[in-house]
Amino acid sequence: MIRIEGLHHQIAGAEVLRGIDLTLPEGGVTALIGPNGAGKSTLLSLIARLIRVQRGRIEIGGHVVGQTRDRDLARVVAVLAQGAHVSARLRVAELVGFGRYPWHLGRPGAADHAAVDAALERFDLTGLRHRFLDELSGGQRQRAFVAMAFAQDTPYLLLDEPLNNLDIAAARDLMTLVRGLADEAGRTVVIVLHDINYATAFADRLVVLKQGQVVAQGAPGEVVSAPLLADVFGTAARVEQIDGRPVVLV
Ligand SMILES: Nc1ncnc2c1ncn2[C@@H]1O[C@H](COP(=O)(O)OP(=O)(O)OP(=O)(O)O)[C@@H](O)[C@H]1O
Repeated sequence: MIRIEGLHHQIAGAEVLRGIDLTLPEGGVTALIGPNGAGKSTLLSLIARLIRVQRGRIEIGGHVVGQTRDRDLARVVAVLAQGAHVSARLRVAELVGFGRYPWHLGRPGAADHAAVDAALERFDLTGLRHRFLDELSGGQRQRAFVAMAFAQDTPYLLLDEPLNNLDIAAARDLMTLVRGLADEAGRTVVIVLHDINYATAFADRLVVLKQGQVVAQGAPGEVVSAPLLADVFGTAARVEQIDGRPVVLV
């Protein structure tokens, strides 16, 4: 479970998060949605202890962020930050191998190699394991980054907009794999998504942020509506029900 209480955050004097209280149950996929600048990445970065908690409390899997050693938290939560960059002259298997660091602390053993092989297999990267990252398509590269986070073997996975720049096939493939992480591998996934239709199609629950506050949360069918889009995004998009779920017509 992720439990967030009274979370406030300021950047350069501006209040970016304004009193977040949020409980996310174990398992499943939760999508954070909301307009640009709403605070989604900041919230994810705070949960992932990439930035320091200023005010409030975050607990993840029973560990309080800020009071737990980094190396212990690294076995609980893996994060793929927005626009993650590493050296292009890195091979796929080496990148995925980075995910094992919290377990082997620099001395990988047989279990780590097996975990890397399993991650490559799950993300359909086995045949590409010796390729350099700059020899991959955007979709393959994103799969490699998510595979690295998966290889970290943590119960919680935080992914910040992994669909950026992906075409429809690559985006659907990646979201299907992410869905599998929850359904088959039992991981709890929190993912920032800009495309609401991907969020409603693949997430179990949505958390909607606007100006640093949670303004709605629940199952996609309970949350996504034309009035919500008008209020949160300031746009008059239509919402239709197709196959029992809301679809935003753009
Ligand atoms: N390093 C920074 N310096 C100054 N302001 C920042 C910094 N990082 C974030 N902000 C501001 O904090 C607010 C929240 O940003 P954040 O990236 O968390 O929003 P977001 O919902 O993830 O947005 P997006 O959808 O555009 O990625 C924005 O107003 C942003 O300009």
